[in-house]
Amino acid sequence: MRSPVDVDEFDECPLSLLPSLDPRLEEALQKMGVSSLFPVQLAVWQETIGPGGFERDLCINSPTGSGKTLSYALPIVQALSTRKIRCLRALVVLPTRDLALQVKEVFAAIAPAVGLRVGLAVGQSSIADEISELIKRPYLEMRVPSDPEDRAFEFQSSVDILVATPGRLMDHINTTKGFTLEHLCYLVVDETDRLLREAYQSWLPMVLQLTSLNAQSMIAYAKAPVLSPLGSLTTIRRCGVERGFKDKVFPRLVKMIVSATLTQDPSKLFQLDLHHPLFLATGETRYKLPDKLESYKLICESKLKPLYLVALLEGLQGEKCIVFTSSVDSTHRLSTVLNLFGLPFKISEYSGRQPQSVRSKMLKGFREGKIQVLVATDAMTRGMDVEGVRNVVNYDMPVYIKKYIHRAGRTARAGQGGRCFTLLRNDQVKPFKKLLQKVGIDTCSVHSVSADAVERLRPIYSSALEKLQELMESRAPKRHKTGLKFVKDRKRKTSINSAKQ
Ligand SMILES: Nc1ncnc2c1ncn2[C@@H]1O[C@H](COP(=O)(O)OP(=O)(O)OP(=O)(O)O)[C@@H](O)[C@H]1O
Repeated sequence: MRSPVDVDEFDECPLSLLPSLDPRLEEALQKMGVSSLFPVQLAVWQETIGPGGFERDLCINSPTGSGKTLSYALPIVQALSTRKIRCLRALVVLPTRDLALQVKEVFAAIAPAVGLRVGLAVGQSSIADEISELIKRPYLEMRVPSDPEDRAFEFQSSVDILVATPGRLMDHINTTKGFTLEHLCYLVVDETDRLLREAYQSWLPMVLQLTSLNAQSMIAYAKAPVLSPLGSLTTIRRCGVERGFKDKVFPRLVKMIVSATLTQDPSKLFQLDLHHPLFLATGETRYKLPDKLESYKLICESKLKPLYLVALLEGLQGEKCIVFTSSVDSTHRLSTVLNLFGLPFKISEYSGRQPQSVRSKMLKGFREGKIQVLVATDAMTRGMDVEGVRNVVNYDMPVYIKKYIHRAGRTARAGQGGRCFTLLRNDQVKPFKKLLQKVGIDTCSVHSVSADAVERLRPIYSSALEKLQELMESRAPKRHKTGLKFVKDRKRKTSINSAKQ
């Protein structure tokens, strides 16, 4: 950990020059539009494929949009490409459903080329549907009674690689018959710092326990030749005695932990029980912004923020843009108000309070370019990859640099350019300067909108606020109109006042 591999020292590498790449994977990558590997992908490839590959656990810390997903997906798929029997060998855990869906797409674009199947456990469909996708019962399918001598074959995994959120993963561990992590070889914890912060029913200790040496696996080892004609279906983890492996289970569960803001705090990393971890980082500073990201500040009075935002959006002329706010409520209010301005592009909201189906619809519309401006909570912050996002706006200044990095990182991805605008009050200018210094930025340009544009918008804003008031009244539940009128009026006033802010 003290001497990290500097990803900056790697260049892009054309696929044709990549050592040991399976030609089937090369073809699949070409179909995805990938003709060369990005630096972080090459750095990880060198540590994982070839002699000594996967000997150490990897901690991958490189900027947003630098291609970390493929950096772990490609070596895992290549390493599993020679497997003979299907069982669950790789598990990728992500904090949110949309992120898991996105990562599954990356695996699904390359894994089938070498005969591997990828599953998803995120609670998008019913648990029964998910189980039928993940587990098969060969005896049931062949309509023959199961052989009691052959219990190992009663249930079989339908997938080699599983992409999961912690909640659904725990559901399967606790309740799904035949779901086992016994054969797991690779564990990826993406957005590690976020996942470690939230324990989610102790999923991590559970996964580590289920993949470590235990008495049961020793018994299974002793009995293996009798249990099944294909003894290889039982993965036996033994205790290593070689130097560096003492007291470690072998074959070892290889771990890859990944984030643009990976923690280096040993007390946090300790939970992962990493084996000789190797840190791959970019540059000298702890965190880094994408090279082609431009940061701007927009200084305005608090009560004029919506006007400045509208003037800014008008100036961006419908370029794809995400506007981040600090809460679900302000996301809803802001997108409602923006829509009342009658701007010539489509504005929608995205927040954790919306049902998954609505969120997915918004995301799809935004990806397809049917929605140009997405007002979002931090549910959209981490990892989300939407092509063509040229601008990010921080409607509320992020307090922590990690948040700034992940929000700004929705643009300037994959070597493209992008801009991040932050609306600030005068008293926020200094704290914002200090914030950016943490990522090595000393000066941040001011972006100004014309005073005329703001003046022109004032009357429209007043009528938008009136319409907002009417809207809220019409949406208020009827019983409020009679009994709780006083409380309702007070609440409404507070709410409209917050919209003004
Ligand atoms: N080798 C490559 N060639 C071309 N495009 C690539 C390559 N690798 C990744 N990409 C594209 O780059 C974009 C960013 O990749 P990815 O989502 O993996 O970034 P990330 O580093 O995980 O970002 P974040 O930290 O925000 O999660 C994606 O659209 C992906 O398709």
